[in-house]
Amino acid sequence: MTQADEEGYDVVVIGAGPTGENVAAGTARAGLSTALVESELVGGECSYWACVPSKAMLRPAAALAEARGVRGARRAAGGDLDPDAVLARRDSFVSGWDDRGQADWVRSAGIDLVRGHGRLAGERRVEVLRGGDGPRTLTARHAVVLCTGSAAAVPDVEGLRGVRPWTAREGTSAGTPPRRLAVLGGGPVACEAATAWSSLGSEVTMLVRGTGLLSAMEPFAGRAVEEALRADGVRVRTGTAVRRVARDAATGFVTTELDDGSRLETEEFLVAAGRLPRTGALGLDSVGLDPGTWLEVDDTCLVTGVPGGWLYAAGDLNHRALLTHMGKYQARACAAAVVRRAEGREAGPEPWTGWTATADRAAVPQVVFTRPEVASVGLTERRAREEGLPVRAVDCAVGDVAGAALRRDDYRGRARMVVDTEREVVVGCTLVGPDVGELLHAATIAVVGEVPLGRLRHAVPAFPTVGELWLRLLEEYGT
Ligand SMILES: Cc1cc2nc3c(=O)[nH]c(=O)nc-3n(C[C@H](O)[C@H](O)[C@H](O)COP(=O)(O)OP(=O)(O)OC[C@H]3O[C@@H](n4cnc5c(N)ncnc54)[C@H](O)[C@@H]3O)c2cc1C
Ligand SMILES: NC(=O)c1ccc[n+]([C@@H]2O[C@H](COP(=O)([O-])OP(=O)(O)OC[C@H]3O[C@@H](n4cnc5c(N)ncnc54)[C@H](O)[C@@H]3O)[C@@H](O)[C@H]2O)c1
Repeated sequence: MTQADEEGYDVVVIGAGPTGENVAAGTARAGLSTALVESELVGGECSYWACVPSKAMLRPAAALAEARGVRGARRAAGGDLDPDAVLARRDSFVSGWDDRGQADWVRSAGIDLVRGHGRLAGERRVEVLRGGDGPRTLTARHAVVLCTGSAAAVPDVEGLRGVRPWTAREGTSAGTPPRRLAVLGGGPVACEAATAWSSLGSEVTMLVRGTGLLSAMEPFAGRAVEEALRADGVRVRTGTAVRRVARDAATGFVTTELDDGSRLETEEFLVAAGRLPRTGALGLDSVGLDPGTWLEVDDTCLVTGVPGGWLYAAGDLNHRALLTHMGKYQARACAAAVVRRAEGREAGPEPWTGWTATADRAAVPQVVFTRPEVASVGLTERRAREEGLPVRAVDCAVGDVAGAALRRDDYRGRARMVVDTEREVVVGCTLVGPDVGELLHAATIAVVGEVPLGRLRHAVPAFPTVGELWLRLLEEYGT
């Protein structure tokens, strides 16, 4: 291929998940010519095999539980979930795994969509492999932005790969609930999958190597989710390791042998043991980086260790916060940095600017859509202490708040606010209870805004809403 065959753009983005789409939209909106390279479906993991289908699968059981928790409505909500209808509704949210709608949106945003596998081919050059068609080479005047996301990690357990385990992909796209399902892991993917599939009739056994679920969060969150899963009939086996796994050729069943010698037989085995970066076949070696590693970036998402200031990485693959909303936040910062630098303006690392993803380090909000939901932002009490902050944690029972009791007769929940006692600001908050995800943004604003507690007491929650939990927390702290 000669130089003349190369197509020049201002910006080339590889990976059209939520992060890549938002980077490309930001640079195109600013008038920079932008190519967006995608090898599978435009919209990425989030739209087709992660956030969207999993939440679509979880919502019907949550709606039913809500109605059943209210006397007067309970009898009307006495029927069973309809698994076929639940899965059909999920399928409509993923458009039957057809990305034409999102691809049309990309084009309408003035972005050139290039289908194929993108990989770096030296400085500012991206080669796109396109199956039967010949490769295309794209060059970038200002920036190449890598947004290729992550894929499920499959641990090195004897026999595991051979049983063709489900990963989150199958766990969010399977068409029929397996009668019995083993789930390896105790993080958000495992907890949400166990909640969803058990609500659809699967007999679920969770295999957790740690002492509890959701171990990155406040301990009471994992305990509440575990208790609820058990009450729903899920078997939660903590402190366990899988010795080997095998699928019987005749029955098709998977036998799992645990370290205590016990065995488990299931139709399917879901691996939810974390993620790996999709950087293995990305040509990183052509620019002096190690293939298959997470990419280290600064707060503008510029990859460290690559001279010339042209290579960026945003979203899951920089391992800062593996969440869609944080990938999109990084995308906005990254696009702004690229645009400023293209215009010859400074885009320094100072915090809280439009081109720095400062919240990655200070205030990452997350909602785990189990029943009860778990919502958190900022630091847990333990993390805050590990970071040497002088903190005090105060708790309240959310069910005691009038708005919660009115909302559901069976409302049970707990909230924790972690306060930096020197600055008297909230550095972390965790909420557990039905629908608490909708309450999280107030906490995020308190943490990001570093609102002094003395001022926070003037933020009056409306009566009778669940948001009155803030009054209880502030009273408990003694402001
Ligand atoms: C089951 C599950 C549920 C989740 N639920 C939530 C949730 O409720 N909320 C939340 O915030 N987060 C959730 N997450 C996390 C969320 O899915 C990710 O953080 C998010 O998808 C990351 O976005 P991304 O754009 O960085 O990567 P991705 O969404 O993974 O997109 C990357 C894109 O790059 C493409 N690509 C990869 N390599 C190449 C290449 N060489 N050339 C061209 N294209 C390439 C891929 O095909 C893909 O389309 C969940 C994750 C899982 C597994
Ligand atoms: N609602 C949400 O926000 C949501 C939902 C799902 C996923 N996600 C994000 O997606 C990412 C992936 O989630 P995840 O739950 O897969 O990862 P995770 O890293 O949060 O949890 C992985 C779990 O697997 C276990 N594990 C790891 N290796 C193991 C091994 N060899 N043997 C046994 N157990 C092992 C860990 O102990 C842990 O319990 C996370 O960053 C998560 O935040 C978010």
